[in-house]
Amino acid sequence: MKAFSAPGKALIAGGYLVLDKQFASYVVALSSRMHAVVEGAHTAPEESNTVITVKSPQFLEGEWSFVFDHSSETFTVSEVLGRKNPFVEYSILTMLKFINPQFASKIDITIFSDSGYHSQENVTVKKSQSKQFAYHTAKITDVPKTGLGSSAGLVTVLTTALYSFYISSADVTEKQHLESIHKLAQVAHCQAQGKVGSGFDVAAATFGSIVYRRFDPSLINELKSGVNKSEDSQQIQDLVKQDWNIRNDRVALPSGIRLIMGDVKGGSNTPKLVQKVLKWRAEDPESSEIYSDLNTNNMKLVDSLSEITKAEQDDHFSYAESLKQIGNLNTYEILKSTNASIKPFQDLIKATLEIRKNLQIITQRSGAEIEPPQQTQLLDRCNEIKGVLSSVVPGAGGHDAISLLIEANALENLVQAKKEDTIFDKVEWLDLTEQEYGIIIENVDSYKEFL
Ligand SMILES: Nc1ncnc2c1ncn2[C@@H]1O[C@H](COP(=O)(O)OP(=O)(O)OP(=O)(O)O)[C@@H](O)[C@H]1O
Ligand SMILES: C[C@@](O)(CCOP(=O)(O)O)CC(=O)O
Repeated sequence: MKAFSAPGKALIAGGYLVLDKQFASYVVALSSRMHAVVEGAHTAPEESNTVITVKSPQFLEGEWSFVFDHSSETFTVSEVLGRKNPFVEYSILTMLKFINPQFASKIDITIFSDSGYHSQENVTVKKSQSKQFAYHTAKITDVPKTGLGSSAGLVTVLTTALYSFYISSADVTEKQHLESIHKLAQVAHCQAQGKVGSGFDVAAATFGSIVYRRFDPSLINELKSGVNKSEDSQQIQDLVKQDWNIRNDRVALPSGIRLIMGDVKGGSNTPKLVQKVLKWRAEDPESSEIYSDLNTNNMKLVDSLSEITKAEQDDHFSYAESLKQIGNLNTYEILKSTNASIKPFQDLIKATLEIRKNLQIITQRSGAEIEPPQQTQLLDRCNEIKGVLSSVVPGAGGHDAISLLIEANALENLVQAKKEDTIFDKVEWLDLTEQEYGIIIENVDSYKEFL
């Protein structure tokens, strides 16, 4: 038995631009993780079916069982309980094609999902010493999502579990294996979704917090069903060997800086927002200039974070002093300061404000509510709180969530602000922190009470 987990994400810079492979984005992996516990064995030589059962016990009817008949001429699986879960199905199918197993196996995988992914109404929480999971009374398709990328987390961790079963000697946290798992999970996720997105969510689930630049969509779009199994398998193996030329530079927030997510209990339809933005992008002659300015400031934000990290490495003492100062000032006051040591923090703030200005322009021109006026008001108000460095609408924006970078001790100021100002009535500060790593190997024992 082995166990793994993969994190959720927030795209704090690069929404929409990340769809285009000339632009990079900044993705933070979050502490809400998807977990998989896997156990399996090869079955008797006369057995011709591989049976892979995936249980997700926190949800009603959360069990899917797929049978792969080795004697069949194509890679097809049938679900025997009469249920659908395309993300589970394509994770299995992609791995079967990649491995082209010659022996039948029985594999049992149990999925556990941390509470950040789903709305926590009507749940019963079960706890062990080191883990806790929320049990819902509805099916996975009926529980409202929060936007952390549950399907990407699921596909990534399921792919990892299957990969480690079939290639049992692999240390899945090694670069070469992580890269293979990433490609297999991207293929499965795109095929299950029926579209090739930017893939930043699968990349963060695999690699953790990164500066990400996407792969060429044609890599996945050009996959075709071959005439036989060996052709299908060869195609996936070749694809995994190929260099996808993505950017996945590992990043971590500077010490003393925390990411805070605020759920605004709204909800937005990402595909509709994307549709409106792409239409505007194609029609407005000034859209290239706006994208270019947005990109310049996204990269300034990335640079300012590295500058802040460097400042800490250069001189711990004066860094601690700068942190203390910014913890006592709000965004606007930090901008006014003449103290040279806080310049990288000022650069971060300036870049964020420019990013927001461009997102507001796109909102007005495209009609896609990326940073609608209610969110502008809320973000501006956040910037008045001491210790807040930047506040943005992450990802596709809209009415899903806000994300803030703050001086780590300023969380209490946010909690206090929520008590004092009704603008924060709809905001819930979430208990999430940044995660440096994507896929990690977990201790199996910590799940035993839940199995
Ligand atoms: N814990 C889980 N167990 C089983 N299947 C899951 C689980 N979490 C997610 N899924 C699968 O992923 C689907 C949700 O994926 P969908 O693409 O609709 O949302 P998403 O983009 O991942 O959402 P969000 O980014 O808002 O978290 C579910 O319907 C289910 O098929
Ligand atoms: C708009 C887009 O760039 C970001 C969507 O982010 P999210 O699903 O809102 O976290 C789309 C994408 O990259 O898939």
